[in-house]
Amino acid sequence: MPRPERTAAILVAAGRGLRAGAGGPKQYREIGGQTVIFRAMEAFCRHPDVFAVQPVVNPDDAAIFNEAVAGLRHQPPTNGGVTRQASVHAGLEALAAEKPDIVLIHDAARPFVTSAVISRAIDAAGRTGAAVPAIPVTDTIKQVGDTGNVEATPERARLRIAQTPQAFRFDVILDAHRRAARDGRSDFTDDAALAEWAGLTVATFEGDPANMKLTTPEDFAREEARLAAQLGDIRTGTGYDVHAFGDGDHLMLCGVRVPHVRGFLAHSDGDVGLHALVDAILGALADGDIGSHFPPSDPQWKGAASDKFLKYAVDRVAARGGRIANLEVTMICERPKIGPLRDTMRARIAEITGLNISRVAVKATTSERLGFTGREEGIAATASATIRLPWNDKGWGE
Ligand SMILES: Nc1ccn([C@@H]2O[C@H](COP(=O)(O)OP(=O)(O)OP(=O)(O)O)[C@@H](O)[C@H]2O)c(=O)n1
Ligand SMILES: C[C@](O)(CO)[C@H](O)COP(=O)(O)O
Repeated sequence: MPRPERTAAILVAAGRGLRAGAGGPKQYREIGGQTVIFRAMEAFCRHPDVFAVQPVVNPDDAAIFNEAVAGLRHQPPTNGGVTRQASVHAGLEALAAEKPDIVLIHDAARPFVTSAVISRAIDAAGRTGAAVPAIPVTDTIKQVGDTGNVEATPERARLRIAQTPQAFRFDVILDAHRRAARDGRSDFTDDAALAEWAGLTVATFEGDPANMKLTTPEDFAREEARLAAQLGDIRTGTGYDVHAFGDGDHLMLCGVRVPHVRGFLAHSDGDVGLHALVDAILGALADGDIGSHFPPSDPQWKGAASDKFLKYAVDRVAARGGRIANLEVTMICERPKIGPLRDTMRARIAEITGLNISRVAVKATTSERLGFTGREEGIAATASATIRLPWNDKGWGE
């Protein structure tokens, strides 16, 4: 049942990530093969009850922001300020014209937020007007003075760690932020503290220990290792394809149009390199082969561009919660010479699959003028793919 109230989300991403060390603003670094901000934003963009996602960015980051979140639907990014509080305020002002009832304010540096936490945030804001996700403290917390000596030991049972998304009625938190700015207050480390200052009662709801903020280099190292361990089931597949030459003036090879004295005889564009890669990926998934997914008897694949097939195979890996570790293809032909085209082909495969080019290899060999490739009657290609799947992968419900 859709919720009657309109919920928007603000993703604050204008920080510099100084505590995370060298390597640029932390929200644009990769964790588990995806940028931190993409992971954080995707959860809100895909949530059925969130109608608008408002990113807040540093003006210096416009280009890397667009690249990092390509494919996600969001409001035009607005510029942040020098503090997190100022950035949130900018996001609220940018959203005002959309008139949301509820707003969720989330750190782009918390990439592991789940749909369940977002749903709890929306429920809590609907019920209470102001609420934060909280998790219990497991260590004893000390309050210390300037000397480092303990001043007090707060009662642990009453302490909580506050996370984001923090959830509010939109007009109330916008008003509180405006008042804080007017009063020259810029030191609130979260929106709940600002709301408390403004006289609001802030409730808590169940947070999620996994929804941690990436702050230090150690956070990145630990979470990278955790994600890698989750994807520890490593599979390999191989593929092979052949196409004969026919009339024509070019070949499609590894997604690149290569001028040639012959063309391919094929139902699709005949791209043996991409076809071998598709079979290698499907093989690693134990998921049939290219012919079972794209039957040559089906007229819709006549003349089809083979990048579609490769993208499809990549999506099958993602749908199983997996990642491709590397792809390798070997072209077997006398001509055209592949060496000069190698890096263009690698770049094209990387573009189609979304992989870093360092994970894509293109090789070539002749068959010493032996056999059908040696007689230049056609081209063959072999490929291999290594993929990482979650340990609990069960195939397609097998
Ligand atoms: N002026 C600022 C400061 C912070 N943030 C955002 O607020 C979130 C939480 O802040 P924090 O973890 O402190 O990020 P940084 O300020 O980038 O980190 P650091 O303090 O280490 O520089 C991050 O998503 C960050 O991008 C922001 O939008 N604008
Ligand atoms: C908002 C926050 O993530 C809640 O825990 C936190 O206060 C942000 O603090 P930071 O110093 O800006 O990282």
